[in-house]
Amino acid sequence: MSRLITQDLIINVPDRCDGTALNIALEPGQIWGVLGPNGAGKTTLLHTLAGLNAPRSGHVLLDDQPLETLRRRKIAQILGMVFQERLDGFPATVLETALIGRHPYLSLWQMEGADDYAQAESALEQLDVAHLRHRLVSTLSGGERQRVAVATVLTQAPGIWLADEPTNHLDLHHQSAVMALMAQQAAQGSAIMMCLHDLNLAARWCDHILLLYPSGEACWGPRDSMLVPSALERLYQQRLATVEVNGAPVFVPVS
Ligand SMILES: Nc1ncnc2c1ncn2[C@@H]1O[C@H](COP(=O)(O)OP(=O)(O)OP(=O)(O)O)[C@@H](O)[C@H]1O
Repeated sequence: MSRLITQDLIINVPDRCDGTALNIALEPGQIWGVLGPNGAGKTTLLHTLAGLNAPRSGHVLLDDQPLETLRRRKIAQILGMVFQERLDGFPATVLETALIGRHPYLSLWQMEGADDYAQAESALEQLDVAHLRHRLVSTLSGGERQRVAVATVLTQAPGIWLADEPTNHLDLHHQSAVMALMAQQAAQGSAIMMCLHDLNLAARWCDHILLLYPSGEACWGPRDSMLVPSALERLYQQRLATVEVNGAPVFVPVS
C-alpha cells in the first residue's frame, strides 16, 4: 500500500499566479476526484504528482520519499498514470501494449514471462478488450483505446493510480465498468486520484474531491462537503439544478 503527499505544492501553470498551496494526503483506499473547468490545471497537477512536470514550489512525497530523489523505475513500480492523450509512437498490438505495464518489474533485456502474460491477459479481460489482443492499437476506436490504456495500468498493478479523465470516449456501460474497477482497486488498498468532467461520476464514485479554479485557488475535502451547488456553480460559471437519484445528488446544467 502506498500514499502520496503534497507539501505546500504549487503547480507550474504558465502565466498564472501561485494560488493555493496544495497540502493533500492521498491515502490507500481513497478515491479522489479532481474537478475544474478547462485549463484549470488538472492535467498539470497529475503530471506534477507523477514527476513528469516540475512543481513551481513545494514537494511531492511518495511513501514519504521526495519524488525527485526516486528513480523512474521505482516510481513506476508504485504509481501508474492513465494519460488523457496518447501518441502511438510505434505500431504495437493490444497485448504488447498491455505488457508495457510489466516493464517496471523487468530488467533491461528480460523478456516477459508466463506470469506477466497472465496479468496482461487478465487485465484485457477485465476491460473487455481481450478479443482485440492481436489488433494494432492504431486501428482501435477511441473507447477501445481508452480501455486498453486502463488495462495497461491495471497490468502495472500500481499502489497509486493517477487517471486523467479515465472515462474519456467511453459509452455509459464502460464508464460504469471503469469506475467500478477503480472502486475495486481502492477496496484492495490502492489510492486513486482522477480528473473528471462528469460531476455525477464524481458524486457517485469519489470519496474526496479537489476543486481547482482557473485562478489557481483550490479547496479539497470529503465529497459531501465539496459537492455544494453554490461552489460548483462558481467553479464552472454555470447554473446547476440538483436532483437526487438513489440517495446521491445528480447535477444538471440549467440556463
Ligand atoms: N507548455 C505550455 N505552455 C503554455 N501553457 C501551457 C503549457 N501547458 C499547459 N499550459 C496551460 O496551462 C493551463 C492548464 O492546462 P491543463 O492541461 O493542466 O488544464 P486542464 O485543467 O487539464 O484542462 P482540460 O480540462 O481542458 O483538460 C492551460 O491554460 C494550458 O493552456
